[in-house]
Amino acid sequence: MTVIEACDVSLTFQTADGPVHALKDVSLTIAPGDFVSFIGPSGCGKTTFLRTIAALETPTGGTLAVNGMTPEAARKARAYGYVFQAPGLYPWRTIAGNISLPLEIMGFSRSDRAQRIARVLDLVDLTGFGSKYPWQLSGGMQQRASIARALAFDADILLMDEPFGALDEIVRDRLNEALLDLWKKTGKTIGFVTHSIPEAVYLSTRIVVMSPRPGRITRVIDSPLPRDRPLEIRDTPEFIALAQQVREGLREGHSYD
Ligand SMILES: Nc1ncnc2c1ncn2[C@@H]1O[C@H](COP(=O)(O)OP(=O)(O)OP(=O)(O)O)[C@@H](O)[C@H]1O
Repeated sequence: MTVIEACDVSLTFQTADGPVHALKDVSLTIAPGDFVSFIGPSGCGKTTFLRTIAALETPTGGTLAVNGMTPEAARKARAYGYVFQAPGLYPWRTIAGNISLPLEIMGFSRSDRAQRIARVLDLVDLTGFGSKYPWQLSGGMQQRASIARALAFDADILLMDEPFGALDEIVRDRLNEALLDLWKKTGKTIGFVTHSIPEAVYLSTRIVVMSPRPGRITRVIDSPLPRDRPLEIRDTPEFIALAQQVREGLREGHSYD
């Protein structure tokens, strides 16, 4: 059983300066409950790949299935929630109002919305903050609210495009722990874009290393770490060895040369 199956996915953008090969022959299978991180330098196609899974871009070659459907059909079936780099909350709506908006658009009843909002606020530890406005919350809390919004449909898949990139390291640590906790509680399949080696190693069951020009996968590393991961696991030899493998993978692709 696979949740996401990419087979030789390519995407070439035609630009005024000529074609840009954002993805070239990307093949990957993601199983239910996997936490898969995509890591690589700017321009290696991480965001583009996540966007093709979410049917926000259309591949120019290869095949891609999400829950056994085309990405478009999966989007219509509300197969996933998507978290963007910036929280993107509407300042004139409360936190509960922001989470409610997509549910309102989809025609969920008022009582169903209220139940869902309470459940997802609890999942991201923001119970009691529903009536606040985004500007009344810290950056980390706003990003948690945007995760809550993505969870409101209760889709089995969560796609996250570098959600914690703009946050300081202490807040990021806390959100990493909170995300692992949420993942363990819900059993969701998570696709996560990051630039950070420790973040990728700490969170993932599989780490996909990508390289640019053309954007492609250079290594897929299966993590031997247990699913229960206190932050201190980052000081263990197993963690450090895994980080080293990722770094080598990045170097192989000449990524940071
Ligand atoms: N709509 C577009 N039109 C033209 N080129 C694009 C478009 N979207 C992305 N690209 C190009 O495709 C390549 C891959 O971009 P992408 O944003 O997926 O990389 P990334 O690995 O996510 O980078 P970053 O880490 O900076 O977010 C880049 O060269 C980018 O300039």
